[in-house]
Amino acid sequence: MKKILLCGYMASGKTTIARLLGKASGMPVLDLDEVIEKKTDKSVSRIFAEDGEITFRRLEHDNLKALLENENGFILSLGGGTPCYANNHLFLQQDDVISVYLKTGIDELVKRLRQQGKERPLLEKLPDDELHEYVAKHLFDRSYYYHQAKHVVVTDGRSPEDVINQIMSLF
Ligand SMILES: Nc1ncnc2c1ncn2[C@@H]1O[C@H](COP(=O)(O)OP(=O)(O)OP(=O)(O)O)[C@@H](O)[C@H]1O
Ligand SMILES: O=C(O)C1=C[C@@H](O)[C@@H](O)[C@H](O)C1
Ligand SMILES: [Mg+2]
Repeated sequence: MKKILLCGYMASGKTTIARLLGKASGMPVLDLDEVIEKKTDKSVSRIFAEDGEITFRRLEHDNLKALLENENGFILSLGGGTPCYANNHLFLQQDDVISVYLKTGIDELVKRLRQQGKERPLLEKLPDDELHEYVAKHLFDRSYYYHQAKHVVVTDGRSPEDVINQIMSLF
């Protein structure tokens, strides 16, 4: 059974697309941030604040590894940084994995991040006028890891339905 991993920057659409793919395919949907929150009974923001980012990155790696070893047939939205730490990008290349990078441009990401205003530990202390520059640099740093996914699907200027139809054609 397939293991579908969705990666991409914060607000690229991982959670939205995973849920829609789950509805369309009937496969179970998991979100790595939520898996970690349930396991630790803490929000991601609290883990960052109380235990530090390194503890979060270790939890991220261990939980992803365990899911890939023990579960079968799922759609998993990764955290925004997951492929960029602890050699997690190698999981994207595993034989039993269909990995997709939801590629979204800087302007569109900044627009969605401003609209959503969700709790995001990496962005919370950032003044709004520095957001564009931060995302541009961060995406540049992370791009290598996101591109280790087997498939790249652009989301800019497209509806979520359009994006899921393209992903469904991959499996
Ligand atoms: N083509 C598209 N594909 C996916 N999302 C889209 C698209 N167009 C617009 N959106 C919007 O972009 C937002 C993406 O947010 P979502 O929470 O799914 O991203 P995420 O990658 O899971 O971010 P996070 O870092 O918070 O986990 C949603 O509000 C969604 O409606
Ligand atoms: O981009 C990131 O590094 C993060 C994205 C979120 O999904 C969370 O995993 C956490 O806030 C870190
Ligand atoms: Mg998400």
